[in-house]
Amino acid sequence: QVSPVTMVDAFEATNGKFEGYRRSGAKGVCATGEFVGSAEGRALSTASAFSGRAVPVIVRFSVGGANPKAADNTRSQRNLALQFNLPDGEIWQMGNISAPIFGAVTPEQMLGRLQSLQPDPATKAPDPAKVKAYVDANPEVLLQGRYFASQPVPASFGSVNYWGVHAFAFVNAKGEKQWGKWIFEPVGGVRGLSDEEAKAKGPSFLFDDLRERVKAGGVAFNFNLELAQPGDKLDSAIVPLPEGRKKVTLGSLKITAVAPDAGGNCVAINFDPNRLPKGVEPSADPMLAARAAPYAISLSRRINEGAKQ
Ligand code: HEM
Repeated sequence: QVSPVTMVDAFEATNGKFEGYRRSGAKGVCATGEFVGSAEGRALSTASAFSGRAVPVIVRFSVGGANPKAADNTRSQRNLALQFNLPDGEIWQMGNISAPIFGAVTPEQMLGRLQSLQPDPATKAPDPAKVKAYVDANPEVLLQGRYFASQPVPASFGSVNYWGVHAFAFVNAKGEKQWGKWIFEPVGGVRGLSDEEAKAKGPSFLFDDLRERVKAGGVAFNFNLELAQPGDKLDSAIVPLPEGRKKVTLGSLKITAVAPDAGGNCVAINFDPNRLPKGVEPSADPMLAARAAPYAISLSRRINEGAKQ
């Protein structure tokens, strides 16, 4: 069991502490959207998100990491965090990433990796021997980085896939349970930049780009669910479902407006993926439950510091 305070302290010690910002996904922008569920969604789950009526969604796009000035023309993580404001005050939150897998299997492994990367006070850089020893003993922590290195720089926030990473169960009116892993896939298709194009964009192009695309009405995602079959691994954030699993579209999310600055409705939200609606249930993935407390701690620290976004 990792103490959530120890975890957030390790984020700060290793990734840097930027007062007022999220300890992860710091460089972000708030937006609004509208979700309309499909008949397939209704068949799988009683969640009111799939009723077919438009549901307002608070959206936050961000770049991975703790640095609010991180370059966004690099091969790194993009995030799509959502809060569905459902009827009767019910809320569904999630934080999806631009990789099918996470960088650790358990919170203990994540903490160990962060500690191995902590800068040595003397050199201000991680100790290469420590980093190597940890990776040798925990080779899974390299998988996500390899995935990002294999992908081009996303051409926009609206042209990359975002995975939920954990498995969730969808429960219908008959009480039938379908396990699956979800992906938000851009309706306009996935598009990456060549290395030259990425360089020419400069280190901060994604937010203005998003505003232009949303104004032109061009940013939308299909909320797709890959359906698990009996025997599929459902408790690991680093093992995707086997290739070729049937995929159904639960509905579509259209981005309708982008906030003029980084603040707005998103400031007080921590997009905790354990906050689920009736009709959707969590898996036993240890990384899922381990997100709740650190997100709350990060939220309270940044609010106390005078959060602007
Ligand atoms: C124990 C494991 C994890 C810890 C300790 C952790 C920690 C954090 C923290 C502290 C925040 C900022 C919360 C805030 O201030 O509002 C955050 C944001 C985020 N995390 Fe994690 N995280 C973990 C696992 C994951 C996993 C497995 C994913 C993959 C889906 C993920 C995706 C995200 C996303 C997308 C955001 C940004 C949300 C936003 O825009 O606010 N995290 N994480």
